[in-house]
Amino acid sequence: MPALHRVFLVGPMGAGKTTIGKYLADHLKLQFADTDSEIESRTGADIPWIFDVEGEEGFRDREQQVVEEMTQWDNVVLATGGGVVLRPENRRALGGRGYVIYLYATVDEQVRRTRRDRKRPLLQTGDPEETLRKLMAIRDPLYREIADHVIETDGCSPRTVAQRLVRELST
Ligand SMILES: Nc1ncnc2c1ncn2[C@@H]1O[C@H](COP(=O)(O)OP(=O)(O)OP(=O)(O)O)[C@@H](O)[C@H]1O
Ligand SMILES: O=C(O)C1=C[C@@H](O)[C@@H](O)[C@H](O)C1
Ligand SMILES: [Mg+2]
Repeated sequence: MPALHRVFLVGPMGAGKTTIGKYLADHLKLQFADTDSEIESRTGADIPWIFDVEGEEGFRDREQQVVEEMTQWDNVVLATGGGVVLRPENRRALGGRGYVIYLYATVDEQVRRTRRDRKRPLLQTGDPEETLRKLMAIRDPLYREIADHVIETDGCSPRTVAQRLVRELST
């Protein structure tokens, strides 16, 4: 098993980075942290507000700042935002400083898992399925570029994915 004291979870919206990350941190006896929550607590506002007021680029600037810092934290499972791989600076920080796990989900499954939620600004206009498909076309190769391990999550509960991950990482 690789020395897992810094685990970074990447993948699209609805992959389960936040949900699975908490279970995985418990299993590995590490702290759990999340770039999206850190951005919200530092800004004192939620993500839809940041997108409204500062635009996506404003959000990406904030994201880059927290990624630069949080990828240097130790003993942590770090869940990231779905768009974290867009900036090369973030890909370098994630790929170079820890063990990167790509949580993969099909677009159909991403649609099902994000349907009821209003907290993802990119899915609040237009057709969410089409948006998620376009985002995956651009981002899937970027997730894979930095991933040390890829796990498929369709058809498995978050708890089961975390258990499978622990098993797969220890073989
Ligand atoms: N393996 C799974 N099976 C079923 N539902 C899941 C699974 N993983 C996550 N979910 C559900 O999908 C929703 C989105 O999960 P979560 O917020 O963890 O995704 P995320 O990858 O952190 O997305 P974001 O990039 O938007 O932060 C939640 O309601 C969660 O309970
Ligand atoms: O996929 C994305 O670009 C995003 C995913 C979320 O985690 C948040 O970081 C935000 O809603 C943007
Ligand atoms: Mg999340």
